[in-house]
Amino acid sequence: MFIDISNLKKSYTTGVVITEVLKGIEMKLEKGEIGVILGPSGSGKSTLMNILGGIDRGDSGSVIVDGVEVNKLSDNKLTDYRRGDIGFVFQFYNLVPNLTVGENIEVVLNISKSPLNIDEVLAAVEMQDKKHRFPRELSGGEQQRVSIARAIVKNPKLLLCDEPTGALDFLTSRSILQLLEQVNKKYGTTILMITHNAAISAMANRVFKLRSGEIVEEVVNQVIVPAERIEW
Ligand SMILES: Nc1ncnc2c1ncn2[C@@H]1O[C@H](COP(=O)(O)OP(=O)(O)OP(=O)(O)O)[C@@H](O)[C@H]1O
Repeated sequence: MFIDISNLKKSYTTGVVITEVLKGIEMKLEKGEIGVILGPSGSGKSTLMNILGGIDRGDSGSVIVDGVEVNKLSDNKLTDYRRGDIGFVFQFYNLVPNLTVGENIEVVLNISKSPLNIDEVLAAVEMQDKKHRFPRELSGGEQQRVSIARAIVKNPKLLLCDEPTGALDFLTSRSILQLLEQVNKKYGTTILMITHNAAISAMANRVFKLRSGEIVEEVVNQVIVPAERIEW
């Protein structure tokens, strides 16, 4: 099992108030699969993803990714894991404004274990003609393509996407979902995606429904709908 999370708990303490955000999460995903986490605002989706990506740590339980117990790594090893093994895509792209498309992708290469070729990745996201443009000269959908290129040039084991289409219109969203599907097929990258949009779950192998820090339902899709046929 590529991702194997067992009894993961996490609380935040603010002053004297303790909020239990994850209450014993169980989650499994095979290598090369697409997983979708669905859940209302505040249900713990980003917290779960941050722990999986090595941005945050769980309080107890185990988080195993590709045989590595992430929760038990030293700080240095956790940083290596986050930089080397994980690609992140966020709702608001997070590109560096004064770097070109090519440079935004290049900055990641130094910290990668086995990077892919920039031009190959730019072609994969259909942005090869815009390599010398700045982020402000691109549409939202194009900026998201660049942020996906930046995430995959690292050749990550796991691509974590937090509301990747949250800021985009329907058609642009669908083209971004198609791109994620192509990345999954072409590079065999395991993808875990957070969304509010239940329609997107049709393209996933497994869907995890999160409510108040618990997985209340897991659906294994027998039929996977290609992103180009998803509508909302
Ligand atoms: N650093 C923190 N300190 C204190 N509380 C936090 C912290 N991070 C998250 N929380 C709380 O944990 C809960 C879950 O937050 P989280 O961001 O994981 O939810 P989410 O499902 O991703 O929500 P959204 O869809 O709105 O992004 C929320 O109640 C939030 O206020």
